[in-house]
Amino acid sequence: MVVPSISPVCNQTACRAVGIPVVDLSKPRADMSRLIVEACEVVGFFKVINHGVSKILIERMESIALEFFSLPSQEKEKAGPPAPLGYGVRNIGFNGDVGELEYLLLHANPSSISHKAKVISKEPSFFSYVVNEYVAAVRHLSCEILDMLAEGLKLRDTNAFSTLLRDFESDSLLRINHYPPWNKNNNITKNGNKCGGARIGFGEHSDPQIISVLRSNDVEGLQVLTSGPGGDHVWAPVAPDPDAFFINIGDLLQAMTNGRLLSVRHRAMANSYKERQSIIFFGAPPLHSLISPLPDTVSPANPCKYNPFTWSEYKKTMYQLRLSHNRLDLFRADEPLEIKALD
Ligand SMILES: C=C1C[C@]23C[C@@]1(O)CC[C@H]2[C@@]12CC[C@H](O)[C@@](C)(C(=O)O1)[C@H]2[C@@H]3C(=O)O
Ligand SMILES: O=C(O)CCC(=O)C(=O)O
Ligand SMILES: [Fe+2]
Repeated sequence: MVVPSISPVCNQTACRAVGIPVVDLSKPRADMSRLIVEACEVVGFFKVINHGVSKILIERMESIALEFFSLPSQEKEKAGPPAPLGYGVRNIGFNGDVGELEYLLLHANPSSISHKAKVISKEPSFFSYVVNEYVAAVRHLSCEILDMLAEGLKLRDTNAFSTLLRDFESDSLLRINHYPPWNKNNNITKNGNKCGGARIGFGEHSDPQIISVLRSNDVEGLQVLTSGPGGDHVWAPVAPDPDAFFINIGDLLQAMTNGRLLSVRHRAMANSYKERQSIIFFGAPPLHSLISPLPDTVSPANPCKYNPFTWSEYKKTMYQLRLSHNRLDLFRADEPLEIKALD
């Protein structure tokens, strides 16, 4: 079931089409568990098809997001500045990162969504109904995947990860990114090659949470960092598929599995002539949750790689850092946390 998806080849040395694992959620559970573990160990990223999330719901979510971005700036700004939640243009985080995009960052909790809907939408009931339904569907999908992952890893508690996302106090987020089309007056090539340029939409980073579930329109842009045959790192463009979800492992899951699963570095380019829209659910634990490698993942041969930390402590650290920072390294058991890394 892991089949290579061939993406258009990038015209850059460090950018090469590679096979992205595909997991078909209509297949037998044991097979899926095995494939999910393999994908998360090797790439930290995979695509799911036959996911069961309603097409109508996805289309509604897509269109209310597009509608939001088509509003005049002063209307969008009613969502508040991204501090960290709200509406942002170009600026990402608090430490000088910029990208060619605008975005809306929401807490995934239903009451927070309903509250935001009242200030940013002319039809707040419909807005909160759709967004809450969408969040419920992708949270459920995330939990299913996390349970299969725990089964594949042979953990004693197969709900160890999903419990954190199902918790009433889960700190999960929903992010909607809108990348404007490449300005035709600034053509990079005449042959229509859309990968020739390097307009960064959302710079290189790993996602800090447990799991991320991304869905985009049919416009390319997402790239994941993979290891090439010689151990070199190459950016692999991910062919867009509006009917699928793309899953990536976050830093917390890398820590909880003692480094066995990979929190993949990724980025989004904004080189297309068409506008790109992506919607990402970031599944996170409650703020007070203590994160540390699960006992099942630690052994004398594989000693504990990370010091325990709460999600709240991790967030505090990450907000002091640039987007591209490898923040999980600060919590490695073999290296004391050094504030110089915050430079
Ligand atoms: C520069 C930053 C933006 C970010 C917080 C951070 O300080 C470092 C992590 C960034 C990131 C990446 C994944 C998600 O898009 C995000 C919402 C998250 O949780 O971590 C963003 C943060 C953000 O945009 O606020
Ligand atoms: O918009 C995309 O395709 C990726 C964005 C992303 O990685 C993020 O928002 O964390
Ligand atoms: Fe990301």
